[in-house]
Amino acid sequence: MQIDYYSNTQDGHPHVVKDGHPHVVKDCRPHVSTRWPPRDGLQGKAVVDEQAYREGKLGTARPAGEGTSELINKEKLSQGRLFTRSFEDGLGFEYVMFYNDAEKRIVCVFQGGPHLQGMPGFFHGGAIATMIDATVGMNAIVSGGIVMTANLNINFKRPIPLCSIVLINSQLDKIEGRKLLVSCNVQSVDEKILYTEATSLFVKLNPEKEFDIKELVLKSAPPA
Ligand SMILES: CCCCCCCCCCCCCC(=O)SCCNC(=O)CCNC(=O)[C@H](O)C(C)(C)COP(=O)(O)OP(=O)(O)OC[C@H]1O[C@@H](n2cnc3c(N)ncnc32)[C@H](O)[C@@H]1OP(=O)(O)O
Repeated sequence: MQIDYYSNTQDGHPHVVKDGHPHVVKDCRPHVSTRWPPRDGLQGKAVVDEQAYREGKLGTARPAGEGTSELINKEKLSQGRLFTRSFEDGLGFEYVMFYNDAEKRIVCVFQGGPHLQGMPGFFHGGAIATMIDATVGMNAIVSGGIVMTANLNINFKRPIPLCSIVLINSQLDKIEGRKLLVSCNVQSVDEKILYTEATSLFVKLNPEKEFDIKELVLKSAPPA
């Protein structure tokens, strides 16, 4: 995709302009809200036990009612934010994604802010990995439903200058049962520089284990 230019609109989010028009295949950014989980849930499918989440029971090492951890966790969980949307405007992750349903691919236009610095003048590799995970993850979610990253392999080929705009081109390669294989590359806007390549495996959450996430959170919480 050839981008003419990129702009920040009044809502502070990036938009791509091509041929003088905002270029939108389908903006698949349902997570513009910084609240997590989103109020309306994930297209009607619950990822976590929302009631338990609201009651602050997720993340507690003990059943609610035992000790003070319940209150602390309630407060902390109410501050939950989507990582990539938790920076002040312009300082962290600024991006928009365009989803092509027929081709099962996503183009993400990403401009990281100065707070994503690693080596002076360049993006931190973890920030790049985060945006890659968010993009291939969204590709897997819109293609297959509720999934989690099982594996992510990244080849960092060139450092990415801080605050530059890059394209993340993601493609669903294969679905094998519950497994979705998604690959992507990160390129300069003129597509002349290949910065990064990645492959990933996403696994659809087993419907028989619908509270897997809750169990995982409970197990991984530090002792109260
Ligand atoms: C719409 C609003 C959206 C808002 C949200 C926006 C978010 C933006 C997007 C952000 C996105 C961010 C997303 C994030 O950051 S997600 C956060 C990072 N990921 C995790 O924390 C996941 C932790 N892992 C797990 O929970 C489990 O292991 C999962 C759920 C992944 C699988 O456990 P489960 O018990 O369900 O499955 P299974 O063990 O029966 O395995 C099933 C099959 O998979 C194969 N397998 C499994 N693991 C691996 C592996 N590592 N390499 C190769 N293969 C692997 C396995 O061999 C088997 O294959 P087969 O024998 O059937 O052939």
